[in-house]
Amino acid sequence: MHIDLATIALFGALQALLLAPLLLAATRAYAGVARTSLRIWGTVLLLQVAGWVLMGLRGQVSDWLSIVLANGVLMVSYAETTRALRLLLGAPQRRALLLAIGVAGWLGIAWFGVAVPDYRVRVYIASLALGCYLLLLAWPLRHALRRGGSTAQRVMLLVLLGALAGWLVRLGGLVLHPANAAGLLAYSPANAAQMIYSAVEPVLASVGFLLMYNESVQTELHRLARTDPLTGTLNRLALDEESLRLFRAADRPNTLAALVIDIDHFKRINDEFGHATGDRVLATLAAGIRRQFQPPAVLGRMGGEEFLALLPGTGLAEAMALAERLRVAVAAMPLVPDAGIPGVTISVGIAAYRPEDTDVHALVRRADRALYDAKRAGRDRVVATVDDASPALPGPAGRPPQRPRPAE
Ligand SMILES: Nc1nc2c(ncn2[C@@H]2O[C@H](COP(=O)(O)OP(=O)(O)OP(=O)(O)O)[C@@H](O)[C@H]2O)c(=O)[nH]1
Repeated sequence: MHIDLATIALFGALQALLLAPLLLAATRAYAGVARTSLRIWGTVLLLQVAGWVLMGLRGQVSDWLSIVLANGVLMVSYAETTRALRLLLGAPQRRALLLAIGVAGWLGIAWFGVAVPDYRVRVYIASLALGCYLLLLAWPLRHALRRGGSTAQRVMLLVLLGALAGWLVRLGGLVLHPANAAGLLAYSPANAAQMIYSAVEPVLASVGFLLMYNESVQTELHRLARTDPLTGTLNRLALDEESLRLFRAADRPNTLAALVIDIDHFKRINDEFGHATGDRVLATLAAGIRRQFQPPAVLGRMGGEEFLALLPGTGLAEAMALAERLRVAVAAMPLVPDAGIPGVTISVGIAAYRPEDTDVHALVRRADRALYDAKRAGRDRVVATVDDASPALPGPAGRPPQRPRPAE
């Protein structure tokens, strides 16, 4: 059977041409990183159409068009493919590096295309550039797969491995049979294998890409549905879910501590500086508090200017030390200097898990009562609900230590 490679190349180009407008039209639906990557992918398909058509016209148009321009366009498409996928994988884009690889590859191909024509060297240079792009994709993909990965990422990995195998076959064919170096469109089993894969690759890679794209949109929607937009902490819904999860895992003392954190006299800030400035103070403060609670700790907004932090694997003493550090850090935090905010303080109520706690609400209620005590005792302090046997709690500088509230 004789396979006409130029016809296959044009078939691949036609598929990409049909897919590109569909993907570009779909970019209107979403915002953010997913939209950017989808736009890049649609554009990449169009670039590949242009590149492959120009290559397919080899011998009918000048080498400047069918080699220099075609490879330039394809290099840009490979760099942009890498960028789009890195975006979806949450990796830095590395545009300068991607560009540098593309330019270096293209200059080499152009030189061995028109100045010192040598098809084999051109294939080696293109392979090197593609290898670099594949590495730049494999790296973040490997990280994602190590963290568990997803079906979409595995599909994309298979597509990339297919592309790599195609290139290796072609490269191997050239090394083993240098006499076949008559060009990509000249028939040889290796060229045919690579060309067939290249023709179906736009569809395969786009399916893989769309699966990853869909996953990234779902992840983003899930994140948004669980995040309080003003403070960036968990919202009430997510906080309830996480509290239940952590409470189920707590089975003995020192396995869970709850901190209810409340800004002191926040109403005054709103009254004096306006609600919008109050929002800025709340957001800045929340960012500072978030820094103190890294996973597996959980931080969420209970409502208004009140936050709940749950610390798994933490006992009362450790939780109090952490809360005290937080209190001191907040008091020293520059908030919204341009609005002349004098700085704020927080009060923190703490409770630690007890086996007799029937649910997480019992634990949080005790922390909330401790917060009430902290407010009554003058604010700007950390108070815990503990057994009478527990040590006295530290108070803020210049104030006497707080007596713990007895357990109910
Ligand atoms: N700017 C802003 N203010 C909020 C938000 N949510 C709640 N507040 C305000 O937070 C204030 C809470 O007031 P209070 O419950 O009296 O508490 P406080 O003034 O902080 O006093 P203490 O807690 O007793 O120290 C009210 O003025 C609410 O309007 C918000 O999202 N943005």
